[in-house]
Amino acid sequence: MTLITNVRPYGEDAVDIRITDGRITEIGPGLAGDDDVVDGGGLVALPGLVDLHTHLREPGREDAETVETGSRAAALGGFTAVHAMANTDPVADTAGVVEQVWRLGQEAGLVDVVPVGAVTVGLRGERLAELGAMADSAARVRVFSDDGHCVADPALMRRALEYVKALDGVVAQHAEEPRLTVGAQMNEGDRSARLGLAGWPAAAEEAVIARDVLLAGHVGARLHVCHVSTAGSVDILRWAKSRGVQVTAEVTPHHLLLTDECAETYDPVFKVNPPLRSDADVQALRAGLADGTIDAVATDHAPHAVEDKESEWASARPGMLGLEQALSIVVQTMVEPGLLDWRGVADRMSVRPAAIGRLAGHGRPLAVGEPANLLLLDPTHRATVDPAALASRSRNSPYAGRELPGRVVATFLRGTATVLDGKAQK
Ligand SMILES: NC(=O)N[C@@H](CC(=O)O)C(=O)O
Repeated sequence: MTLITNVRPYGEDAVDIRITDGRITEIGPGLAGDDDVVDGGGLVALPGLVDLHTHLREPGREDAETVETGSRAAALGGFTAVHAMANTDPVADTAGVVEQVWRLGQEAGLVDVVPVGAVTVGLRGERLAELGAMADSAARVRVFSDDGHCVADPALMRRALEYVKALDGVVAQHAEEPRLTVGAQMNEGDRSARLGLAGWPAAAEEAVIARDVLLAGHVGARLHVCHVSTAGSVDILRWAKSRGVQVTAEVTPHHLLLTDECAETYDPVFKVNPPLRSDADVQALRAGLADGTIDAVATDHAPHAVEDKESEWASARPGMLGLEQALSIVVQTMVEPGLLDWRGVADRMSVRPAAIGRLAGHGRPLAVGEPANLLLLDPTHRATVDPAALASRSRNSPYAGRELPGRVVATFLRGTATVLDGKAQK
């Protein structure tokens, strides 16, 4: 048995939490007993975070990340479950590959690794992958995504929605009309013109979201929109939700904080898909997350090897690290300005992502009888991000040198500490 003393669930009154056999068995002030005691030191306790969008790169690019190193980064960020994106090599488009990723996650034992299955064979957007076989596999896939690529063909997207409906699954769409983003390098606007970098127009994202909410409404299936990045996308989602479409959406930490001004440096660490947008977009994304139009924060943690990232802007791969700083960014952009309270953070980073992924045992309240998946946060601690100190195998953090608030002091996965004193336990 473990006793965590003096913690503040959701930032509220201090209590002790007893954990027995992986579950919370008692919550209250002044608990006693001969348990292993963890001094909570008045920290904020939140349910373990759930990421809907993590690139773990295994199989295929173990030089950039592995299931184990990515799991460690996730645990240090306060996560107890992460969805592993399908754009690996080979692509996770069969029961065999998703079971391999799932098994590697179990072996690492730091977070629950939940594989995402590809929508189409090889992410090629031509024919549907074995969605049913992946759903029925040991990996129990419920989220299907060609992320990195858009399911651009509307007839294929419609069929994917019909299939996932029968599986109680969801299509997580990377909304990017490919004909509008050929060669695109950054947000399209005055700045891209001035910097001489080809533009990625907001309309390329918004057109696909508009199309897909109509398709999802027509089919009566669940649609999830990955990494929403524009104010117009938030408006379309708000309209679709008001009409009862079963659509959910995520925003990344980097789109909540950074703008396309970062491209002025020509430092490819700021190159990402979809691109960093304008300040007005950032404000609309924060407002959309605050009012629930955007359901979840998802990291889009995209580790890249040095040779893929440290080149001139146009030839660098898009993507940035996210797992280890996600909660800090949400503290800075949402909690400190008063846009979300701690229950709101738990909702957007744990409850709703778990519900979207149909994940049992995660996203549960901190309450007696629930699985002991939780994190302890020091919200006032401030530290400067040093990429060399990250657990990820890659170094492409856009937050390098930035001082950020919030330190994850401990993470517990079914009652076992995966992080203590800010250090991974394996
Ligand atoms: N989000 C990114 O910038 N990169 C993603 C894939 C992608 O969406 O291009 C990656 O896998 O690296």
